[in-house]
Amino acid sequence: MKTIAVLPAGSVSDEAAKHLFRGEEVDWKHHRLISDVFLSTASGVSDYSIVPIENTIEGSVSLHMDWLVHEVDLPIQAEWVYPSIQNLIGRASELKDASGGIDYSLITKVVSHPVAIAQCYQFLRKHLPHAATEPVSSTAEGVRIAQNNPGAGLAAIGTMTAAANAGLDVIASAITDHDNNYTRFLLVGPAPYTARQSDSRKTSILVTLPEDYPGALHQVLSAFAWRKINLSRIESRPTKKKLGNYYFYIDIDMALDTVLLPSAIQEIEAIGCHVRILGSYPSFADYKKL
Ligand SMILES: O=C(O)C(=O)C[C@]1(C(=O)O)C=C[C@@H](O)C=C1
Repeated sequence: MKTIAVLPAGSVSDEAAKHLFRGEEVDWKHHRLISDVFLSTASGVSDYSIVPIENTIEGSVSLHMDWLVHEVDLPIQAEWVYPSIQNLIGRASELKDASGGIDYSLITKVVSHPVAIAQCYQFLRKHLPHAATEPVSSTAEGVRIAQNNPGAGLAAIGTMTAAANAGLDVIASAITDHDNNYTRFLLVGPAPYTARQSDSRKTSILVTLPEDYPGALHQVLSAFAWRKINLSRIESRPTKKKLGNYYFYIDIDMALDTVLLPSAIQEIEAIGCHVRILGSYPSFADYKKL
């Protein structure tokens, strides 16, 4: 049986994790903080950690990318995409207006993960412009806080699962700014993931450019371009060592053992770039086919 670290029960991560591992017996280790999710596998307690890395509306989750790159050395073993459906959660009985509808003015604060708050910006602007927002470590944690503070004017943004677990009501459902709101999750850990197969494989690398080398990024990209290797994502993040120094996180639509890719990487190293392989893994773009 695999031991797997993930954010708390009822979080979007937890739903996504249970989808990838459905039908399998898993010893779930739920952690309040994403740092503890990473450290559980880094310290050998868990076999894998599950990490949300990118979202349709909010883009990259920088904190999680930085943990992956700077704080741990855990290879990526799979990626999959899962819908993030957010709901406004609270106690309907505390929020009734005279005609039995919801009186949003009675909600004084909305608690949730900052990424979930950002996904619901238009809804909050329209219905709750007066309410404060408080970022917490996961959507499930926000629901837990709302559950533990009756009568405090609190509402949370989170999943239907979290609302049901906490015995709270869904005040408004599917409140994200766009319907097609998906999150890309990574499975990280020492052992390859083999339970499900995908025709599509990706390789993720981190490229640090040599200093004072004009056109270095152009040369990096051309090593892929002339071999007709498709890149699905390129993102710069600070190295944290010196202001203005960046590394490039690149997702390549190809397995590392495909003939062309090692030679492209060699070419990039030959111009003085440092390349770190973050993983070569199956990719599941359609959760319904997973
Ligand atoms: O808080 C959660 O439910 C999480 O799983 C975390 C997280 C994220 O970090 O992006 C994952 C997906 C959601 O869209 C919002 C938050």
